[in-house]
Amino acid sequence: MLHMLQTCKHVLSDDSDITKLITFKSSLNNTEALANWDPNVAPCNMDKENWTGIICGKDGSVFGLRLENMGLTGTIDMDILSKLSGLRTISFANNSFAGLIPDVSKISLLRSVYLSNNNFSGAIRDDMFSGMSGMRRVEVQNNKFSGRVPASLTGLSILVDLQMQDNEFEGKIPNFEQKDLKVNFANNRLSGRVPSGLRNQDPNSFAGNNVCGPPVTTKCKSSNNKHTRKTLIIAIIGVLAILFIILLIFRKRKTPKNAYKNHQTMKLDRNNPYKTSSKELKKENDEENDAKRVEKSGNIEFVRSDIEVFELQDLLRASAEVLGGGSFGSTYKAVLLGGQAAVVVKRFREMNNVRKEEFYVHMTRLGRFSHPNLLPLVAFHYKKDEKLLITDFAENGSLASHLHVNRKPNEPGLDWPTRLKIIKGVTQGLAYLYNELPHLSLPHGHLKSSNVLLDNAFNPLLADYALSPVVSKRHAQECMVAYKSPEYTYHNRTTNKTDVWCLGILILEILTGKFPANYLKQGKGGSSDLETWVNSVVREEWTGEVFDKDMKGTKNSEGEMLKLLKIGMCCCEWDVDRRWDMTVAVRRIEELMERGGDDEYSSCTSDGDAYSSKGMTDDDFSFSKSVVDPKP
Ligand SMILES: Nc1ncnc2c1ncn2[C@@H]1O[C@H](COP(=O)(O)OP(=O)(O)OP(=O)(O)O)[C@@H](O)[C@H]1O
Repeated sequence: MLHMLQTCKHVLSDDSDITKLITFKSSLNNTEALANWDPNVAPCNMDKENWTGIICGKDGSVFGLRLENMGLTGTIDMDILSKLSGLRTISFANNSFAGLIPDVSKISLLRSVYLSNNNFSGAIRDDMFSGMSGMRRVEVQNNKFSGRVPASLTGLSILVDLQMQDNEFEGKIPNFEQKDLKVNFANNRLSGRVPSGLRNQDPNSFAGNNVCGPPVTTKCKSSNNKHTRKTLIIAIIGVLAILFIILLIFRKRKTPKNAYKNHQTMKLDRNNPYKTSSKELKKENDEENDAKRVEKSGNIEFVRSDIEVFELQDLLRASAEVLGGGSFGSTYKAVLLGGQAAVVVKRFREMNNVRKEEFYVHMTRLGRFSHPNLLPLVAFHYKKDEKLLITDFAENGSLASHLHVNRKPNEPGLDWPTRLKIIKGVTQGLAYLYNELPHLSLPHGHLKSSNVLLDNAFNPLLADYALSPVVSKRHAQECMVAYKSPEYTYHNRTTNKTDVWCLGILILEILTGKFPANYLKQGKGGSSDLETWVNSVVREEWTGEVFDKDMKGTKNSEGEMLKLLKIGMCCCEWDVDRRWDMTVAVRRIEELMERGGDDEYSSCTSDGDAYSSKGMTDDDFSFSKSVVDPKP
């Protein structure tokens, strides 16, 4: 008893983290989710968390607060938090906090701040982030912040992530020169030229503002240019006036006939400068306009030049076959009357309010992609409430149909070499997307077997990729496969490893021939019945039972199949921190051989180099170790 009292006295001592946290909690409202903040239990047992929302450092100090999705209101007492000496990361995202931004400058060693999706308002002090040299991530999106973008953000030399979209920030964007920084300023009231340090950012990150200059396609009306043009016009008029005077002098010496001729010449001279100048201006305009690459035909915009253009009317007249009605809308195969190759038209109704210009930019960018494992975009059509994407037709339909639908009793299923070729091609296509779209957290976002199409030689072609910037958030959450991942289901986050999870499920589907049934359900998925089943079979050491009976292998191929199975399971790792990133997954799959190899394959983390997570640091909140594996 005495010992217990001593212990309690110790943990309740004034300078302990416990007292500070309990005091901090008392300034919050609706704290039901924090019911286990018990003053008699230490928040951290070394790096193990005992209290909800606490992230513990290796030394048992409180490293982070992650109080997200808890319906919290009240005051965020930064004075008391500043006394937690180990605190480096705070998240109050997805709550109902209101009023001014908490004064984060009180914790100068902070590395990340997440305040998104609350009701914070008012301006953020210009010097709020001054001297916070360890700051890497600032997320304040979807609040009601107003005033200028604080200039002190530009001085954070290792800042990599700045999310300020969906607020009421106004004025010019200050210049950011950090090398690896990704920003999002969309849907504010910002104006003026996008500063030069941000010209390589995604143009969508500036949508919904009144900004101009690269990377957005709106050209800035330069007052300088206007001035130069004015001067040029005055100069031309001056020259013409002089010419006119000279002509008058000549006229006196020449016959009336000649005079008439000269008058005609002068008329031409007079017209030409203006004609040339307006033509040049138009050309300049066109060149700077990204959409110029898009060849117009009716109101279908072609992104490829190797195809005979057609119009919307031609599509309406074409013989059409419904291929299916996916989650976005219907998909048709159309054979045009001119005898051209068949195309596929997919109707999208659930796009976000993406503006025409942004839609053009995104589609034009996708249209420039060229990889043997990507289904090429041919053209698109934009209407406010409906968009069409037109692609090539894939001769052999989808992988899903070969695995689950087209399987007649006497028809052989896809053999092992074909399945391996397909999965290798899929990962190559994904690697290309990751390379081309480094600013997207979901370069694919909707990877599943019906979006893996097969050409006449059974080479895979990825379809429905990179749609997340244009699809409505609500619809994406309901239907896109990335949003069935454990990290989204339990932590409302997708990361650039979420496509790896989808790849893992696809691998298990290819090897087992079983359909991941949770994809059929609307809403959140979280677990895959397929992944759970594979895990249980493997645990019981019935691994041989896992493989699709219709998958004919070559001699000695079972060892490689097993390796792929383990790769699939590693990709399905729930803990994002421990899950491979795309580069590692691609490399492991590339190493697989069609026939059996010798090397033994052990576990996801056996090979330090190949298996370590890229760029993970303790402060990387999105991959925080506080993400407890919720798997039963
Ligand atoms: N370019 C194409 N060539 C051949 N078949 C295609 C093509 N595009 C889609 N399909 C097939 O048409 C069917 C309907 O496709 P659709 O994309 O509408 O739905 P889905 O892939 O099942 O679902 P989602 O809309 O979620 O992607 C699917 O079986 C798909 O594999």
